[in-house]
Amino acid sequence: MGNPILDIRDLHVWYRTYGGYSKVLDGVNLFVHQGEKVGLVGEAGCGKTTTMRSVLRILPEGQAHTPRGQILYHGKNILQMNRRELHQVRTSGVSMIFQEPAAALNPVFTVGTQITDVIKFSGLGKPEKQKDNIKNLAMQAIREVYIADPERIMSSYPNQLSGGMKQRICIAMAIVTARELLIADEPGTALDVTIQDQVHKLLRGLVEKKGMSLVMITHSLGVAREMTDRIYVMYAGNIVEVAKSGELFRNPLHPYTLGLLESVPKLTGGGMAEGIYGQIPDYLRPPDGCRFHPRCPRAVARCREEKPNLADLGDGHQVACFQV
Ligand SMILES: Nc1ncnc2c1ncn2[C@@H]1O[C@H](COP(=O)(O)OP(=O)(O)OP(=O)(O)O)[C@@H](O)[C@H]1O
Ligand code: NI
Repeated sequence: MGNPILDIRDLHVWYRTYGGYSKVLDGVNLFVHQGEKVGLVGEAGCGKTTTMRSVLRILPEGQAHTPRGQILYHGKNILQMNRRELHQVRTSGVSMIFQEPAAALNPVFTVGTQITDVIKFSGLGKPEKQKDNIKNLAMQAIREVYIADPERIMSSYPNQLSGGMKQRICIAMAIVTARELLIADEPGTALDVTIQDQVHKLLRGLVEKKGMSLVMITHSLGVAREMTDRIYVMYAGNIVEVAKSGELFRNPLHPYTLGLLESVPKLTGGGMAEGIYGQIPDYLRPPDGCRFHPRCPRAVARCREEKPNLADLGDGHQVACFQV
């Protein structure tokens, strides 16, 4: 299958806080192959955004600390890249769509200005090439996200657009220059379910059409199954299970994955089935051993003392649990 384009190895990220270091990521391993669609799933606060922001090195400067780990992009460690190399990754390698489209768009500039800026910044529309060329690229990107009348949209300000429209513009901005890998951080969670579903379908279609790779961050296993080929389940800064999407649903093994599946809203019966009790640990003083043990129905003495590593069960299915 060749080497992965992105290979995150043993990534540790801590945040400096008043109470000391908040040890959020605790040895994350995650890779993405060319053209592969990968899901990163887990409940709020488990470290999904922290992991993927690390890839673009856009964690808050001065607050985030990376004591250990590597993020290999085509074999080169992003954490050690110089400005020029990083610029290259950000403008032609990897792009990210954020959870909140309103925050990603600047209210004082028109949509057209913002999209053409992305093109200019990437170096794709060189100044010596005419303005028309850049404008055409921008219009084409807007058409690709199925917005009719791109001329009008180009001259609109973000606050003149609906939430769904803004999210589409964010997608257009993320794909307007050719990229290899798109990171989508719960796009559409701020939108109502029907619109969210449309945004997801649009995103998947574009990624497939362009042969891009995708990392889809979501708290929903259901969304991950619809959107991705392979799913990483994350708990409290650790990957606890990885499998092909179908396999994960046929044969979920980690107690946390089982809990997540139980808390998927059931269509019949209404409401949520009982999920997992308790909450994500305090990252200032995370539990010893397996970070999930305080909430785990199967925990035994060993789980409180020793940290389980991901063990391979064949065909890429991996689980970090002594009880499996
Ligand atoms: N700048 C920061 N300083 C201190 N702690 C932070 C900072 N940013 C994030 N955290 C903490 O790191 C942990 C992981 O946050 P992160 O946003 O990566 O989780 P997430 O899985 O993306 O959650 P969500 O589903 O809510 O988006 C949380 O406990 C969060 O409070
Ligand atoms: Ni997040």
